[in-house]
Amino acid sequence: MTEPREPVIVWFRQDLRLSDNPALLAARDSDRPVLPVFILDLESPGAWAPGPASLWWLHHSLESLSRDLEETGARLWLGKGKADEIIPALAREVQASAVYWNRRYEPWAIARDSRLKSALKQDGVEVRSFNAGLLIEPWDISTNEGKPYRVYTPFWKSLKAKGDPRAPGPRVERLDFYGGAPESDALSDWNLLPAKPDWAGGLRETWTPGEAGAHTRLETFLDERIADYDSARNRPGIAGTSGLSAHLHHGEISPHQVWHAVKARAGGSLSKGEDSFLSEIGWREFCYNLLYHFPEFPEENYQDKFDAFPWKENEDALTAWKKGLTGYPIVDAGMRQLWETGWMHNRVRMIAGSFLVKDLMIDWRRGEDWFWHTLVDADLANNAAGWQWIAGSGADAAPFFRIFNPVSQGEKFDAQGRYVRRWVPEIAGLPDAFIHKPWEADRETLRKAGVTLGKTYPRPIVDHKQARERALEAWNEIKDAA
Ligand SMILES: Cc1cc2nc3c(=O)[nH]c(=O)nc-3n(C[C@H](O)[C@H](O)[C@H](O)COP(=O)(O)OP(=O)(O)OC[C@H]3O[C@@H](n4cnc5c(N)ncnc54)[C@H](O)[C@@H]3O)c2cc1C
Repeated sequence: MTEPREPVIVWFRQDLRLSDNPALLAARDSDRPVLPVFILDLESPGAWAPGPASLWWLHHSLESLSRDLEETGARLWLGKGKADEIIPALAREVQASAVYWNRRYEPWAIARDSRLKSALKQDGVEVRSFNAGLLIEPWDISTNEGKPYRVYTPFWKSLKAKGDPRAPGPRVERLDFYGGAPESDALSDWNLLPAKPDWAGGLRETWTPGEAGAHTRLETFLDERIADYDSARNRPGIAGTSGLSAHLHHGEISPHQVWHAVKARAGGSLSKGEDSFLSEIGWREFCYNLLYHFPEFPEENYQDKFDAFPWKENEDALTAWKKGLTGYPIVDAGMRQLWETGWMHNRVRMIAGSFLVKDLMIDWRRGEDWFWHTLVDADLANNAAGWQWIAGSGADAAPFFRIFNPVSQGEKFDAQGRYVRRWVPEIAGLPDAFIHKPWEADRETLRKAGVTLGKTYPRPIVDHKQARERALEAWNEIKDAA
């Protein structure tokens, strides 16, 4: 008679893939049966539980992961609730000898995982965690003084000086599946998809969540776009970027896979486009580095002097911003792209973010919150760093007094108005000269374009010049504080 073999639980989290998945590989190689598990834990993150757009993505990503696991001979076990309660209970029930997972870096996740680790160890269960999501662990990179980096350029130089990150691991093709787990939840019972109303049509049209979708995106980007990335990445009217952010966030592809795919195509030295693209992957690393070392970053100004900034409460203006009805076409286009597709071009995130924080003087955390709910790539590290960068309150942030002008930004980066016409169709008939400033068009031009300001499209909700002065006055009040 063969001995019953105690399984290894592989706890999937933000690593929803079968290739280059260190925890899964270690379990496969452990010579024990494997039980793959995902827990929908909406309690542990508190205010940072994933928003509706992220949950839409998660549903499809889990469907894809389940299908892929079935091809290896395994089934994904689903449970809902506090992971630090469910995992130990499950481990006891199946008499697991080990639980493996890949690390996360959000403060709430670190706290939960260390609680869980102690509980499992007390039960005599082996626990191993791995790095699957970052090129470098935040504790493995520091300045010459042994301090965390606060400025991107030296951080990136130092990361590159360490040489290529590890090569991606292979795809797991077969698993010795442990079939004795209690009944799993059904994914459909979690109701992660919107029903009434179903607002996800634009998301479905735009994205293919899952590991296969991630690799198709990367291949298409490398084949068609990376050569021009350095210049095209700032033009929202063309598909000039990779669109990989949500895939990276959910761990359907690893930065190691991206890095080595770029390097393999490049051969010897990197082109401008390749170099520039990898440096954006470097920004992602930098943001995680900040989040790890400054865990209050998503909620608190990194620079304390911003605590005294006189933010305005203005719900009407906030609503106009969210709905893409500010009267500034590039801002409105971005906010509508976000609502429709769950994604916004990086250049426009900066313009729309600046408009909220500086023109409307609304606290950056209100913008962070809206992005958190609406982005399919909503990511605690990148979102917080993006907003603090915009607000000027962050580490290595844009200085507050550099205030984006939404008209000249539009004219520079969307010169032919392609982006604005796509997302703000009610002004599409305006000539290029007015597409970023409809209020300057004469009556006849507006009439020909079918635009009635204040009716078919709003007048600007603030005058940028005055708003800029008001913001600078507020900045002058706090700028000399320690
Ligand atoms: C206010 C604001 C909020 C943001 N919120 C998020 C967020 O919640 N999640 C998120 O992934 N990114 C966020 N970003 C960063 C950036 O806008 C997106 O990563 C990028 O637009 C995603 O598109 P892409 O995959 O085509 O990027 P690409 O240009 O193809 O870049 C490749 C990858 O590099 C990383 N990256 C690129 N730019 C940045 C950046 N500035 N900071 C950190 N990582 C970067 C992303 O993982 C991205 O997928 C935010 C930026 C701003 C200004």
